[in-house]
Amino acid sequence: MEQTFIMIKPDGVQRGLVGEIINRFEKKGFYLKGLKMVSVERSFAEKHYADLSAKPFFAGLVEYIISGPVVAMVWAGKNVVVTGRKIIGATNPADSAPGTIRGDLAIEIGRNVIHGSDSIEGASKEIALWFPEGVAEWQSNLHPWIYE
Ligand SMILES: Nc1ncnc2c1ncn2[C@@H]1O[C@H](COP(=O)(O)OP(=O)(O)OP(=O)(O)O)[C@@H](O)[C@H]1O
Repeated sequence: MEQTFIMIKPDGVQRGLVGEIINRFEKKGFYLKGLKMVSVERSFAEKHYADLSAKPFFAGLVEYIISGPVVAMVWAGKNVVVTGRKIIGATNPADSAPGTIRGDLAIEIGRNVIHGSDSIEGASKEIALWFPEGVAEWQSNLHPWIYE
């Protein structure tokens, strides 16, 4: 089953949004396969955001991600990468639709609460980076009530 990497950023943790965010993915029908709270080193944050290293906001982004603990998760389900991005909303909360996490819970692009992988390939790279120990293999007993 398709998997994605979701991270609640330090602002989401500090603001007490962890339960609210997990609830949205759980209620949708996705399965939680990995979960941990971590404070990442600068070099790790730079690796995670390596694709953005040439951007003018890169240094600020790295400072933001290492400013406190984050909640790293792996979620599984049909189309979870694309649907996860829809649940999260547009990168800039000013453009995120109401009903999305960023649309409902954030104001500024540099404090946008959550990260989600942007492709299946990106997800597998990020899952390998964040969960080298692997994730839990399980399937909910509710599976036949969620999938035809
Ligand atoms: N112009 C900007 N100014 C400040 N921070 C920015 C800007 N653009 C992006 N960011 C930060 O960098 C992160 C990664 O940017 P990217 O373009 O990959 O967006 P995204 O894929 O929606 O976000 P994420 O990778 O966090 O899910 C954004 O979530 C945001 O926190």
